[in-house]
Amino acid sequence: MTQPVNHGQTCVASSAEILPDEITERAISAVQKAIGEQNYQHWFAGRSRFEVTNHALRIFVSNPFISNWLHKRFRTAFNAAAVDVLGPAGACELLVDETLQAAQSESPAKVLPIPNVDTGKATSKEQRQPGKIQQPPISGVQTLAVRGSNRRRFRTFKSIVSGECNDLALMAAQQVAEFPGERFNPLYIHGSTGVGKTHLLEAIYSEVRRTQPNLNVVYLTSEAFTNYFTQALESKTVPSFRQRFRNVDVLLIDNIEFLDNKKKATEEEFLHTIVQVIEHGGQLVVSGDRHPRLLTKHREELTTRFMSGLVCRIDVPCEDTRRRIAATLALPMKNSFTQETLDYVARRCKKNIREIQGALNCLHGHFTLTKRKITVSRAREILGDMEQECRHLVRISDVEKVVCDAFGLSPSDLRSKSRRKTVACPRAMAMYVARKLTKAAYREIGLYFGGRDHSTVVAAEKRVEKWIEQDSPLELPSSCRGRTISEVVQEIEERLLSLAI
Ligand SMILES: Nc1ncnc2c1ncn2[C@@H]1O[C@H](COP(=O)(O)OP(=O)(O)OP(=O)(O)O)[C@@H](O)[C@H]1O
Repeated sequence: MTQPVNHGQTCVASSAEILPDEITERAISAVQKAIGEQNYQHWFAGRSRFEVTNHALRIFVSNPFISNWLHKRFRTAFNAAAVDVLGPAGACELLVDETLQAAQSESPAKVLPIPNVDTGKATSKEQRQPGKIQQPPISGVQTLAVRGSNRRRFRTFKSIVSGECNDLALMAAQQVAEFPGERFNPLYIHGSTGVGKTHLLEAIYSEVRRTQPNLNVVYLTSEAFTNYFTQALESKTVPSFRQRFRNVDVLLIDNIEFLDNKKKATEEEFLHTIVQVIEHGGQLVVSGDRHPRLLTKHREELTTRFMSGLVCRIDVPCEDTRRRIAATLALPMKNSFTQETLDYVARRCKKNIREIQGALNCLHGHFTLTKRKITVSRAREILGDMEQECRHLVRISDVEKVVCDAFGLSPSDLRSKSRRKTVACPRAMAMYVARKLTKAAYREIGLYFGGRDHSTVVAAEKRVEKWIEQDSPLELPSSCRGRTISEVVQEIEERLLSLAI
C-alpha cells in the first residue's frame, strides 16, 4: 500500500523531518520503561515501528483497532516518552502501517522492534531510501542491508487458502513457479486491496527459490523500481542497473499502479526491462489494483504487454472462504476464540483479508491480557467499541491538522478567505471529512473554518462528493499530486481514524 508519499501505509505522511536512529532508540527505551517490559514485548516487539520527527514520536501499528486500544491503555506513557526525547513540546502520534500486518502474521518472533521489515512496500523511512530487492547489491545501486531476523520472510503457497475468489490466480501462479517463462507470460494478477496479490507473488518467489535455486528471482514493488532507477540516473550507473534488472529469470513486480508515470524515462526503462526479460525467456509477473486496461495513466505499450499474457482477478472472498481463512489465521492464536467467534469475525469482516487479520489480532490481544476466551458477544463488544471510539475520537481540529499536513498548509490558510485553488480545494476536503467523521453540525464546521455559514459547508461537501464520484485527479502542487482526490480523501480519513492522540 505508500508512493512517492505513502502507499503501503494507510497514513498520510507529514513533511516533518525524521530524526536519526539513536533518537528513535531512546524513544523506544523510554516507551519500554514507561509501560514495562512485558507490555512492550506483547504489544510492540516485532509488530510496530517507531520514528521520531522534530515534533512528534510516531508509533506505527498494524491496524486501527490496535492503535485505538493502545491509545486507551498507554496514552500517558506515550506522551511521557515523547516529552522525554523531544522536550516539553513533544507529542505522540499513533499511526497505522498495514505492512506491519504481514510481518506480524508471518513471523511474530522474528521481527525486530524497530522493524526495517523488508516488505518491499514503502514505509515512510523508505521514502528517503531506495526500495529493496532480495538480491545481492550491485555496483552503483544501494540495496538496503537484509540482516538476520530483520529480513523479510516470504510467504508460501502452503499458507494460501483457496476458494472461488482466487482459484484461477493461484493455479496460474503455481504453474508459473513450476515452469517459469513457459506458460503464462506475463502473468498479471489484479484485485482490490488486501485480497492476497502480494501473498501470491511472494509464494512464487519462495517456490522458485526452493525448487530452482539457480534461477535469478527478483521481487520488488514498482515504486522500488522507480527509486532504483532514479538513483541510478543520479549516480550515473544506469548500465549496471540495466545489467541487474534485464537479466533476471523471474521478475515479480508488485503494485504496478504506483509506477511513476510522470517520469517518462522511468516508464520507458520499465517497458524496456520487461520486454527484454520476456524476450530472453524470463518470466514476468505483475500485480495491480485494477485490470491493465484501466491503467489509463500509463503508456499503452505497457498495458497491452500486460494483456498479452494471462490476466487473472482475485475477488473478495465469499463467506465460506473467509471462514476458512479466519480459521487458518487463528491457528497461531490457539485457544483464544470459540469456533462461533471465528465465524462471527468471518461474517463481519467482508472487505478483505487484512481486515480479518486485524480483528483477530485485536481479539487475541484481549484474550492475552484478560485470559478470558473470546466469545461472540465479547467479540461483538470489543470490535464494536473500537469502531465507535475510532469515530468519537476525531475532532475538527484533528481534521484540520491532517489536511494541513497533507497539503503543506497552515491552519490560518484553511481558515482564511482565500479562494485560491491550492487552499479552497483542501478546505473543501477538510469540511467534507469533518462532516463525515466528526458528525459535527454544518454550522459548527463552517464556524471553525473561518466563520463560514452552513450553506458553504453543504456546498463543499457536495463538491467533494462529485470529485470522488468522478475520480478526479488532484491537480495541486503538493505531495499528493498525481493521485486522485478520492485516494487522498481516503488516506486522510484513514489517518484520522488511526490517530489517537
Ligand atoms: N487466500 C489467502 N489465504 C490466506 N491468507 C491470505 C490470503 N489472501 C491474503 N491473505 C493474507 O491477507 C493479508 C493481505 O494480503 P496481501 O498483502 O497479499 O494483499 P494485497 O492484495 O497485496 O493488498 P494490497 O493491494 O493492499 O497490497 C496478508 O497477510 C496475506 O497473507
